[in-house]
Amino acid sequence: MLVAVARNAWRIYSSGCLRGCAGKLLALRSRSSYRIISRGLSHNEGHIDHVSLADIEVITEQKDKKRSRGRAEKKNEGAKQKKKTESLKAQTNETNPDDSLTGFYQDLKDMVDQFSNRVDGEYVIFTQVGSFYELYFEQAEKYAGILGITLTRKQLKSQSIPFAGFPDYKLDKYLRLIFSKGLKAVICNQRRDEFSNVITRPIDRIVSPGTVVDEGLRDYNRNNHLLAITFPEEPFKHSVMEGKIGLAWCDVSLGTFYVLETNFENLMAAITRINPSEIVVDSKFDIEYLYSGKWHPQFTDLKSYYTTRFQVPSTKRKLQDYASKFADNRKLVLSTFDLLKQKEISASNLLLNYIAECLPNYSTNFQLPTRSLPSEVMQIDPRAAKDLELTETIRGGMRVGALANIIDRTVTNPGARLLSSWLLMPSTNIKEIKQRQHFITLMLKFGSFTGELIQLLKHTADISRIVRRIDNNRAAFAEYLEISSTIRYLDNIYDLIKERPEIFKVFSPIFKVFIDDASLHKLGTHITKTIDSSVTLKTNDNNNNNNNGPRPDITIAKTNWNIKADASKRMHTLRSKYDDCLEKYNQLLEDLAKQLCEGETTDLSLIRHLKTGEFLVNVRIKNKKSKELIENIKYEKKYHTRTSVKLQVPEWKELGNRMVAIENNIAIEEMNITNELKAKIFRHNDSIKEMSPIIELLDTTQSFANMAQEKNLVCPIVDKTTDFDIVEGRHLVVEEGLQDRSMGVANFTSNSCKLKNGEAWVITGPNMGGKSTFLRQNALIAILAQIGSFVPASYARLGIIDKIFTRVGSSDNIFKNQSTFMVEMNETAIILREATERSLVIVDELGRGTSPQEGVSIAFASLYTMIEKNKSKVLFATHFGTDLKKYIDKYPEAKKAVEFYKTDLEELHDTSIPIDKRIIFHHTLSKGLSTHSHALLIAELAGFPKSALEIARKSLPEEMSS
Ligand SMILES: Nc1ncnc2c1ncn2[C@@H]1O[C@H](COP(=O)(O)OP(=O)(O)OP(=O)(O)O)[C@@H](O)[C@H]1O
Repeated sequence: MLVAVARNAWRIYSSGCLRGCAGKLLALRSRSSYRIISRGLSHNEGHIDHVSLADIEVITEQKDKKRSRGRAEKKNEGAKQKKKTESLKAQTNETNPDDSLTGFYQDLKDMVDQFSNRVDGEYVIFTQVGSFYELYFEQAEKYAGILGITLTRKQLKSQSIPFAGFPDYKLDKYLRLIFSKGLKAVICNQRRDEFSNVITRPIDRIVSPGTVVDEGLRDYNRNNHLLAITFPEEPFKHSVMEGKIGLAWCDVSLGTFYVLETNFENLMAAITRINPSEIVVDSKFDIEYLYSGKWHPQFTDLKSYYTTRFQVPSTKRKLQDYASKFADNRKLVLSTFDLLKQKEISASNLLLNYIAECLPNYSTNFQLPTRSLPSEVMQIDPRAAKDLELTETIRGGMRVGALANIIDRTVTNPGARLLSSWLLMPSTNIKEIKQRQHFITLMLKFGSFTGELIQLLKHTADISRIVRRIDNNRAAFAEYLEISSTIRYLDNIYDLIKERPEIFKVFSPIFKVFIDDASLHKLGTHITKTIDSSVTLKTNDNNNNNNNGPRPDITIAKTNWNIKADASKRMHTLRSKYDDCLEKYNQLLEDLAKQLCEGETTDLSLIRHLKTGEFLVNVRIKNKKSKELIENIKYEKKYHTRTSVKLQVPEWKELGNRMVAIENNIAIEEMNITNELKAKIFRHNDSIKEMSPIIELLDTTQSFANMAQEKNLVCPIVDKTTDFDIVEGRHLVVEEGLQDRSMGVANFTSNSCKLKNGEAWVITGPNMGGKSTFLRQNALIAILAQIGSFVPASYARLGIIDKIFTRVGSSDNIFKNQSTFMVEMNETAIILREATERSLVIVDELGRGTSPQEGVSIAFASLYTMIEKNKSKVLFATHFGTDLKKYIDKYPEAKKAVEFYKTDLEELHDTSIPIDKRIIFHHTLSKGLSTHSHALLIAELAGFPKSALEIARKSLPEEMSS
């Protein structure tokens, strides 16, 4: 019997609850004052899975050495005395630094020391002990507070050490916390060697946002790109940005792999497109200097990315050494490598070395490196992506409320991923855009087809993800079946498109490889013939390859198998034998039941005792009569518990042994068949991968079609001109927000915009008048048009835009070390340097951060340069319209190129009406210049104190107070 204190309650565990020997009981009992938590024996029958398992092991080791009872008792006496002294020591924290650690704790200490000396990041070591993850030594002291877990001390033989821990099922939660602080986690999972029974805790993986393989942390609706960047040697020597930069990025859970050689000018735009979760650079490169913005200010934006300064190991491998990660055909891989540019090779090498260090036990096979083409996409720098809230909101970084979220009607993970990556890289290829528009038009025309298509798409699986999971032995058997069902559903979709010639003509080319691939279809049939369709979705996740858990009870009379009986000859024979046994089993149960009058007097079951492995008949005693009836049965041994009797019956012993032997053989055969199936799947990897692009494209297109219908969008005309003509344009996100607020009554005011290159619209109007909304809506319409979507307007004709620039106040906060005005100037300088006649520039107030006169002159100079030198299309919102106009009027060429528009506000004169009803915003844009910002009214609306308002009113110049 074990007595332990669990929080404030006394709990009593019987020895049967524990997996081990008496030594463990002794250890726990001797620690009865220790806090011992059980997660409930009902869930975890068979063992106590608590932090104190480490203690148990220690004590068990000691126990093994000193087996004699007498000596153990003696030791206990001594230990009691020692413990007293040590607990005193621990209380006063007077640990002798010379106290040497042994075994488990010494290994832990070494690991903590090893990682605390690293310069490339901060590592938090999570060591799995039982079903807890624990932190020790200075790590526990440093991170317990950050993680919000209790810091305590563990009393060892010679000293007490700090430690903290949490249950392993909460790992995802703590990893998220770790990432949010810019830290990394080193996961050391415990492994028990099957033969020697020795437990070790090697590093299983080093987890950071880009190397996450934990399903719970992964959003499969988005790519999780890990990006390695290699820079030119000594780039900071000159002030000019020179030299080539290598980029290599991948998604470790999906096996995608891309490369690109670029330069400093295009680096930020490339990073926005890739949208990495983590950036890796060689620790030798001075990335801090680049981030500081001292060399060139635009790189300060990089600060917002999670960055790893990777200390490339001396054992660094060459790219060729990783060839097997890409395909079995080494020749093919090496010839692909030969096509890579020098910097692409170095970046790929850095990336693969980093992955090898972080995921030593994870099989990461990639598709052959693909180069993405920068000339074919619209450039959006990270700031513009943020300002326009493409994938997340400015405030809070939420996905809800961002454009990506509003337009997403996809029903599959691959579709959602494609949509969000398109959003960050709108195409500049007119042919490509028109083709996407054509797909949408067809889907809109054949609404019932689209409806059926959506239903079929919903049944398809995220194939790339499943293949990775199979590769890493994480997939459930049901996931194998998803491959074959996806093949079936794609066949159904193909049949569906065949029914309509117009659709067939357009969509059939994307099915070509899939339909012609007979071997892929054979594979699908083979999977269905192999895996039992009744398998559950139980996955191998979160066990972290841990084979230290309770050994599973041996199932008796098993009826559910993962592999079908006909999957192999041997399996067929084994299953027939097992079925015979099952028959005998049922017969035996029936005979015994007859003898015991089961039902009336007893409950009966055939079991295998978990601890001893004996085959027993378990008879639950209901009444006196059942006790008498038991004596009718011939048994070899009898065990009594309070409520039942367990009998060793020869027939059951023999049958049970036989059943277990067959079960074992079936398990081995299942494993062999599964391995063969895995090998077959990998042989067809290329064909399997062909399915994802079909799903992606169809799903993204149906999503666009759906949104076009729901939001009343039009197909924009996209051409080679530099025109920008939008009639009755809307801002989808603001519109949706207004609909939510007004319970379904849309009251967004649409506005038109017509610009050519070298022209600008200056927008003035009251605060809250809708200036920023108008500016952003036009940029968003351009982006939507170039990703191939329809747009929120009644008409749109757009010349292809190469770059979108934004200068909006809201991103000021990402620059930690620069003043507001410095930030404004940096951003404007980039625009003036890089904008072209195909660019769209959005400026929401410029020159506010300095004296009004100088501010306006800078605003004018910027605007003038943008239209006259850069020849871009400019939308410029300002509260200093009157002053700006004075400057513009001085320059005839500027006067010709700039139009003034305004929004308005009306104030009802009845002051008895509450302020929010008294102010009416007219968001319709009209030609002209607004001279009044109505700032005081807005302040009143915001709840400004009356007295302060009065002061403000009195201090206004006379001409403004009317
Ligand atoms: N076209 C519109 N139709 C309906 N409501 C609109 C429209 N434009 C803006 N709004 C509403 O007005 C709010 C304020 O708009 P916005 O931020 O664009 O104003 P602003 O003129 O830029 O203000 P400020 O000068 O204070 O920055 C929006 O959040 C939205 O609720």
